[in-house]
Amino acid sequence: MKYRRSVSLCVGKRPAVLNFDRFLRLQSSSINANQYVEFSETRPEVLGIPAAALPSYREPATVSWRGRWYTLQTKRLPEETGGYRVLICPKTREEELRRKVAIYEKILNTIHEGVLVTDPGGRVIFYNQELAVLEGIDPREAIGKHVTELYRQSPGDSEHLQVSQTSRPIPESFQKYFTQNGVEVHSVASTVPIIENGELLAVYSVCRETTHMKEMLIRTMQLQGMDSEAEENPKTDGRKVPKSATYNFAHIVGKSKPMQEVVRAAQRAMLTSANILIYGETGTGKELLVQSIHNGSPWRAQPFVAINCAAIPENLLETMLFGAVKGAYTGAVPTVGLCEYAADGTLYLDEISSMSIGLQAKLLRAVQERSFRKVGSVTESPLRCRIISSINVDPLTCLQKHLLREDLFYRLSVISLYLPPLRERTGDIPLLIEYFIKKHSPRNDLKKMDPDLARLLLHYRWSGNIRELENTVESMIYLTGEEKWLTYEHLPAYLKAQVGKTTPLPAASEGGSGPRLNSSLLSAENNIIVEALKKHRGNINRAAKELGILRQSLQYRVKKLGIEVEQFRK
Ligand SMILES: Nc1ncnc2c1ncn2[C@@H]1O[C@H](COP(=O)(O)OP(=O)(O)OP(=O)(O)O)[C@@H](O)[C@H]1O
Repeated sequence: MKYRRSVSLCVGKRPAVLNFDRFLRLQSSSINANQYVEFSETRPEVLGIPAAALPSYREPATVSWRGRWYTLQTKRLPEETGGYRVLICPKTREEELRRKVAIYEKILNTIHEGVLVTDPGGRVIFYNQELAVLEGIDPREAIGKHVTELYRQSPGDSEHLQVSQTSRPIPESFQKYFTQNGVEVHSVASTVPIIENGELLAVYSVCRETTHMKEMLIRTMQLQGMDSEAEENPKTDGRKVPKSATYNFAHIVGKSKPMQEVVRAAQRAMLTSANILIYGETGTGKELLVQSIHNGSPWRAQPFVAINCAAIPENLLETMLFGAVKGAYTGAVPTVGLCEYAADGTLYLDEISSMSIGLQAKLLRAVQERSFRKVGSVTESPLRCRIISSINVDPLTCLQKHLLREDLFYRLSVISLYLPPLRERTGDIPLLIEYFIKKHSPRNDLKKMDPDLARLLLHYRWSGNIRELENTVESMIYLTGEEKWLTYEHLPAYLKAQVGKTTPLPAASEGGSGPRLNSSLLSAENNIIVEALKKHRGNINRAAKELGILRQSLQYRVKKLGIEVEQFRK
């Protein structure tokens, strides 16, 4: 069939493609046989281009249209006829398939999952770049090999061969295996058959590497005082008892009413096996309380396992919590989860609201059913531990912002405890300071805190709560060196500014309510400092020198007494 019509060719970077595309859009269906379109050089107004430019488009071009590929070639017609002919040649099926395969291969080679395709007999027909990086094998070397040869495994261990035989997919299974080059690989893979008209064409698997996740898991568990692989750590009952809780109620300092109340409630809760939810801002002593509950409970000899849900990536957290079963590849090992380690003891889930909603659903199921499923397993394991969880965002906000599933919240908070922030129990601050000074002072050199400073610290808003207070005391002790007294000078720099800003100065705030000796001393101090400042016209350095104290110390006292230095500079 021959088309004789003028089509406009445009001069541009890809003229042939643009032209052909425009032409093809006029067609109602794909073009199945070679055909051509001619146009006349004598009608440049139709062409819309300088005809003299046309010969340069004789190079064949390949274009696609409606899922098919065509070659386009421009040919000059004899002089007397004038004009040009564009030949349109559909590519053969084979050529088309080759192109399609090249495209799919390109895509599969750029994704971040390893892809392996085998024929029904188990020979590798595709092996992508990601897998090559993961396993250290050149794809050219892998293609054509049998999976058992590639992975040094027996036929019974190969998921690809299993799927070939059963035609049933194996979803998400954990694997640890060795490549022919001896590279150890940990991954999660799904293996799927490709069936057309009842005939098995191929089997493919898509895998994600978990080697580093596995290392993290092992390291984290080692930090907890246990190893992740029961096989490698035989104990009579197949589980190693992890590091135990070290604190008990005797370690909790605090005589304030709210603190006494929470301790009393916790001591009642410790005798039950009910799940407990603790709410408290960061550093308020949640873990200390949880450990005390565990150590006071009838299950104190059993494991105590704690995990911070915010610190662990989601897919790793699931494995850490529930464990994983042996994969079907050679050498695959089971991973024991924290739920199993904590059996008969306490599992502490810190910052539970950071857990993904998906994983919360699995945890809810475990708590409700009192059983859980290891990753990749189809069987249930019993959940035999008490769960104590904590949040540092208030429960209402957690629920409103959907950080915590409501149904899980109710399951976990059979008993709920609230640890008030330090600003709501300032009465505990002097006790805590004393406690931390004792805890961190060098042996035979018990430090003391300047009472004025202690009073200033009472009014500071401790956003890091007790942890911040403890760190402050510890760092001050370090800075005192040989000195006995912890003073304003030893405060961390960020606190010096803050304490001055947020604290009502004792001289102003306490007025005459303090002991008389104290107020007389303050007024004497005030007079001496004012005199020195007057003499040196508000120059802090010189005044401090005259008084025989450090500049920072004078600044602190000036601030404490509310002295306006500027007035002396005029
Ligand atoms: N009442 C207390 N008496 C003595 N020390 C305390 C008290 N509360 C907390 N601490 C100490 O303060 C530090 C922080 O406590 P802890 O880790 O229990 O807080 P947390 O609320 O669990 O913190 P986070 O929210 O960051 O997990 C610890 O060193 C702990 O020993």
